[in-house]
Amino acid sequence: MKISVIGCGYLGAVHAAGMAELGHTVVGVDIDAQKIAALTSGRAPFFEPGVDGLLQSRSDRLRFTTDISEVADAEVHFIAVGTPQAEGGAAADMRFVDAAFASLVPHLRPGALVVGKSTVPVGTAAAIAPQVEAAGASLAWNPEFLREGFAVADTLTPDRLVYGVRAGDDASVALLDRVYSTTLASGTPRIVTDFATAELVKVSANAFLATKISFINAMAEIAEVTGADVTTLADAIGHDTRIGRRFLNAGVGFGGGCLPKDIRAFQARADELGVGHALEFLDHVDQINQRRRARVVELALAALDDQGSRDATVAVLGLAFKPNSDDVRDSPAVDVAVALAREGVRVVATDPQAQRSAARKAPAVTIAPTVEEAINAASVVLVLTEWPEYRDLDPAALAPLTPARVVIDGRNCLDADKWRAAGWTYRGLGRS
Ligand SMILES: NC(=O)C1=CN([C@@H]2O[C@H](COP(=O)(O)OP(=O)(O)OC[C@H]3O[C@@H](n4cnc5c(N)ncnc54)[C@H](O)[C@@H]3O)[C@@H](O)[C@H]2O)C=CC1
Ligand SMILES: O=C(O)[C@H]1O[C@H](OP(=O)(O)OP(=O)(O)OC[C@H]2O[C@@H](n3ccc(=O)[nH]c3=O)[C@H](O)[C@@H]2O)[C@H](O)[C@@H](O)[C@@H]1O
Repeated sequence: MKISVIGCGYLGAVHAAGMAELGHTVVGVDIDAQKIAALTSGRAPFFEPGVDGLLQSRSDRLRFTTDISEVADAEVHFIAVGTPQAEGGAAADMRFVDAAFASLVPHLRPGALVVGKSTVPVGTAAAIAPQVEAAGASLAWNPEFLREGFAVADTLTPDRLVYGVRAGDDASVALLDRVYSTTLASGTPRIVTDFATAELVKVSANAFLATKISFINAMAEIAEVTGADVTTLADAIGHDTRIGRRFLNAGVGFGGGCLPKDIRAFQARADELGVGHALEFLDHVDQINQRRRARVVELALAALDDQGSRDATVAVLGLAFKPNSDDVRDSPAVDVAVALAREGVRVVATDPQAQRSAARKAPAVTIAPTVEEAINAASVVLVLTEWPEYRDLDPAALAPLTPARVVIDGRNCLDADKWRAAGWTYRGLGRS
């Protein structure tokens, strides 16, 4: 099948490559000429394991362009443009979605299917459908659940597929089934529903995940004043299969281009719909999350005060919002580093992949190419992204680099006993 993907960022580029891997002929469109040039040369403009391999191995049926008219012969068009938090507000900024539809509609051929993938406020598809239908085409909403760092696997073998369509629009369902025939053949569950439910499935899934993380971080706050250990608590409650252990890792909290902005946009939309009270709890979820960042800053400053001076260096290991990504959008690590720099502390940070993106975002932070250079002579070491290489650090080998030997484990990812045995003062979050 001929497919187009409009918007080739973290989601769209992986989706385009994934669709080519599933056997389709794909054209990816973006307004950013630099991204298109990188993708055309077989390189994703961001770090995501496995994507470059797909871009290169499927180049025979995958191309990228800035010219929207090149999508005209596609049967199915995916919309994957950004829906960031609007500046100065909580709602989603829908300008990119509106512009993408406006540029696509004149090129639609009758019978084509436009499929929204972007995460949008409930009600968006119903509002947009008439302009698509006026061109003799149909609209479906097929939200995406991929995780950065696992984007390729999540695209090729998702946990589920959700199709939001007009009541009785069997033709669109059949087209989507053809798009995902390989995925469906491997037994992936598929839910066919209306536009509103499909849109809500996406934001409620992210709201649930954010709530789960903030729940355990709230327990961490309690653990901190009671001497309890939140990690043991998470293990213990996680054994209950109704609760589950996943997404119960307490630490500096959630960040990224999705969970934070999605819970805020969801609340803003509920307000518009006159049911803001239903999602008031998400405000607390957000506040708990923000408090964890402030807590790490507080712990770092307290550790400096213990050593008698704030005229010192803090080393930050990890800048990406999660491992296996170079994404620093709303990254807790970057936020903490910037907050410390604002307090007059010299912050030297490193990350295996996010050094460049973080340097652009946080010029007040000095970027070091290696862990050793970041830690050298630092009074406090913060671990803020649980990269495997940081989990596996040898505390004994690092100890001579820093006379103070204080480590604050913002992701509870280090082996506390091993660090203490090597002479470090270890401090986790929510751990005695
Ligand atoms: N990043 C992720 O892991 C996931 C993202 N999503 C959702 O997918 C959407 C996209 O997110 P990301 O890929 O992370 O954003 P992104 O910012 O990385 O990519 C968006 C892309 O759209 C392009 N664009 C903007 N206007 C355009 C237009 N009129 N025509 C063509 N291209 C245009 C931008 O240049 C950019 O490359 C958002 O709604 C997000 O919430 C959903 C699931 C996972
Ligand atoms: O809508 C989206 O864009 C995506 O948002 C999240 O995916 P992602 O942002 O890639 O990353 P997650 O693995 O969800 O992690 C989000 C944040 O929560 C943090 N986290 C995660 C798990 C945990 O136990 N504790 C915790 O603090 C991570 O460090 C990270 O900062 C969802 O997991 C995806 O299903 C969704 O498609």
